[in-house]
Amino acid sequence: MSARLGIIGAGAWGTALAQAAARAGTPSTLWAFEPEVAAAINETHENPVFLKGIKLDPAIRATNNAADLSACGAWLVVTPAQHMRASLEAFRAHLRPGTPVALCSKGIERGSLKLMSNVLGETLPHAVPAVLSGPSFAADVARGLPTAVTLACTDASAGEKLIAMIGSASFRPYLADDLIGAEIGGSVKNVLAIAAGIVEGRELGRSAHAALIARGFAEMTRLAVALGAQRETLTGLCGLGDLVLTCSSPQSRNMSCGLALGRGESLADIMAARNSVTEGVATAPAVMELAARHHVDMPICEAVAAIVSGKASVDAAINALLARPFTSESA
Ligand SMILES: NC(=O)C1=CN([C@@H]2O[C@H](COP(=O)(O)OP(=O)(O)OC[C@H]3O[C@@H](n4cnc5c(N)ncnc54)[C@H](O)[C@@H]3O)[C@@H](O)[C@H]2O)C=CC1
Ligand SMILES: O=C(CO)COP(=O)(O)O
Repeated sequence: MSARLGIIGAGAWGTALAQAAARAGTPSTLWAFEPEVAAAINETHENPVFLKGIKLDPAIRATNNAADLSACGAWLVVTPAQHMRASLEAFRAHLRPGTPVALCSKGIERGSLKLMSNVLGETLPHAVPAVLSGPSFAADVARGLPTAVTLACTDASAGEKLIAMIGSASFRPYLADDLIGAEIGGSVKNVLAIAAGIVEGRELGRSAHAALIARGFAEMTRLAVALGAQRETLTGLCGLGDLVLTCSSPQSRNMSCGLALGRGESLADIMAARNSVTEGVATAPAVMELAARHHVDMPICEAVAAIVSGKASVDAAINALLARPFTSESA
């Protein structure tokens, strides 16, 4: 296996993961969607569009040519969830069968309601699938601040290879085997982070914030278990860990989107002002369709889906949540 890592997607997270790999002694080929981003990384060793102000290791080689990843021993895929299918299709001809491919994006495909591992199975069926997820802001990882994540792979030796390529003292992947749990944790926490931002923006208080995390965690776990995940996965880094991080810091794009919604800004204005992805906006309606299909009650996610789809105002959604009948905590 080549010791070079291929990374698809040079946004903030793909770039930070390239930096984590360099810290682990692994050179990488980082594919950027925008040719000018690839050129800037090679010329200045910085990603001025998506990860400004962080000096990158010269072992990171950027490209805009998908064929350059054919020689890599493993791939990380880090494109936004709604572009995952088209991106993977563009790389189909360049994958060597048996290559470990770790999905690092957090979201559910709209329309099909597929998880990223389903999309990978349909587009690159000869890959060995893995999921990397957990509490990890790109800027923290790129700077080398201590971070721990879940690396889920049912092929333990492929999982260990991936961990050896990216793990270091400061970036610590923990091996797991539950891809569905890791994916639902990462996808649903983005939706809940929008709700947490709304709570903050509307100044509903720390008690409401804590209640939201606990009841949101119950929703996340119910959906994951209904889809076949192990309950314990959700108590780990990729579930509760990421939920706590993302609901607690405006450094999260999802939480900051909720904050602005809570303060009265329109979603259109919030989205127009950013070039980075806010996965929870597209994932919220997909989560609700998936929950309905599996008869899972997810009232907080439903409120977020109604707000981002323009079906309810922030105040109407909050009032509807607070008017729900009292129920058992374990329901
Ligand atoms: N930024 C972070 O701290 C973390 C992000 N993630 C996940 O990583 C994924 C990527 O997020 P970021 O790197 O933050 O992105 P970003 O917000 O920094 O950049 C946007 C990305 O979208 C790409 N893009 C835009 N249009 C595209 C198209 N038509 N086809 C393919 N790619 C296109 C851009 O090239 C760029 O890579 C998301 O699913 C996110 O949830 C996961 C953990 C941490
Ligand atoms: O997934 C993340 C941290 O684990 C990043 O969250 P945001 O996409 O909300 O910024």
